[in-house]
Amino acid sequence: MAWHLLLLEDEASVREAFALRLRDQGYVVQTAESGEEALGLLRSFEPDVLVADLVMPNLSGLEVLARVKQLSPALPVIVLTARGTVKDAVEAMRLGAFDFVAKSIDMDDLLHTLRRATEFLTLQRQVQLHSGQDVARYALDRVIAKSPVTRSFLAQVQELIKNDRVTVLLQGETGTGKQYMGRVIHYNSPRAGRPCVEVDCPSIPRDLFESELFGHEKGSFTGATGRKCGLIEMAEGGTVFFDEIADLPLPLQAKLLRVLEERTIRRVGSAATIPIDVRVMAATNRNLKEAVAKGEFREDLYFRLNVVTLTVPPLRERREDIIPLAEQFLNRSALALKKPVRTLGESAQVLLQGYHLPGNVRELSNLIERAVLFCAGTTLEAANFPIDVQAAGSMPVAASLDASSAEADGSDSGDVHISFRVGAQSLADLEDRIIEAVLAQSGGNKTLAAKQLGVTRWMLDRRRKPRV
Ligand SMILES: Nc1ncnc2c1ncn2[C@@H]1O[C@H](COP(=O)(O)OP(=O)(O)OP(=O)(O)O)[C@@H](O)[C@H]1O
Repeated sequence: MAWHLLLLEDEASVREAFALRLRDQGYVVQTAESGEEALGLLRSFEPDVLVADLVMPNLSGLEVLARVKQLSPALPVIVLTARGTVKDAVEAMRLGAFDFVAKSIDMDDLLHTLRRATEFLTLQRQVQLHSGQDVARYALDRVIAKSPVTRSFLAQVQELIKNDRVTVLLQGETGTGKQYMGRVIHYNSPRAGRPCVEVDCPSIPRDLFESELFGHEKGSFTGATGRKCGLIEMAEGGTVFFDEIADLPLPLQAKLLRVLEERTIRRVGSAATIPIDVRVMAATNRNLKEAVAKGEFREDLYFRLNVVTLTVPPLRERREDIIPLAEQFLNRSALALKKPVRTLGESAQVLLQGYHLPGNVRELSNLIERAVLFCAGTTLEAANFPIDVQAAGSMPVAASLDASSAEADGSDSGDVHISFRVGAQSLADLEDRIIEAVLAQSGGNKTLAAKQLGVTRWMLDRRRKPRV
């Protein structure tokens, strides 16, 4: 794809020489000799990048930049100058220029900056494309909210969707869906068409954190071979979501606080501040108040983040959501794994309702995926779930057992009652369920279960491996 440039330069000889070289490099170039002409052309020729000379009669490059940022805020503008001062450069960056480049005959700096601008646009378009799909995926009416607890949680979410500048702190146990809810807020808000950049605080190397977040100037540290745009800048107009914010190193906490207070960023190695318009969300499963008390988290940042705190409730407090969520995960997994599983059987429903799900929604999703993988029929039953889950659940699995008879005669044997749905289940399903039920009866003791089933331990293990 050829990138379209609008080159604004008042000196005819420079304009023609630059246009020629840029066309040689594969750019589609439209030229303008004055700011007025460039602003007029922007309406018909929609460039990907505007390259504007700084010093011109009538409208200066900075004045054009200021107007362009009102008309097309997303258009990257590169300001060119032969004799610009630091003051001009700072002003250009403050007005939202993509970069400020010295004019030179070889045009190396300009070509390098154009490459960065087009890389940035490619990335931005990928993010937007991605967000186009996510708007449907995270639509508010697709969020499962059968329980009153989730419904009142969603009422708070709706307020935050409307107020898209408010900083949000999402708290909750692991796997409750903090990140998921963050995306729901972003993709239903007026910011939905702009990027949602997620920063996984524990996984970014400490020494790179600052430049990842704020970007850097060429040569600002060893290895900074070019100028780099930071994650916060990439989210312009959208949302930055800090996952596991408690892991943000203390010196960066101070810098993030400044971003929240001043709504500007400064790239590493640069004196210029760049205005930013992003909503900040942060998530944690730690108690930030305790982290503040231990001196591990800045109190001022905690107060800044804590404008609105949402606590995503654990699944055990919204049990009505378990089955609809499980059904959603079943359909998703069956599709992804190309399995014919269609229904969540009665026994599986009872098991999931009785299981405490310490890992919350993530655990439920993983359990369903595993069970779908191991299910040979079209209905997911309790016996398809791991034995420890069956043991931890309330245990009225499809195969209920008559423990009283075993107790009465003092033997280690008992009856196992299995229901068999003709046409919906296979002999293999039946065998699986007998094995799982006997294992459950033996408290997970495989040697005892193998003895009761009349097979060797090795055969039992082999039989329990997935037949996929
Ligand atoms: N209401 C929901 N509907 C559908 N899927 C959900 C829902 N809530 C969470 N999930 C899914 O559950 C998984 C865990 O959610 P998420 O990663 O948001 O949890 P988290 O609270 O951020 O976890 P952690 O603290 O461990 O990072 C994800 O796959 C997510 O898509």
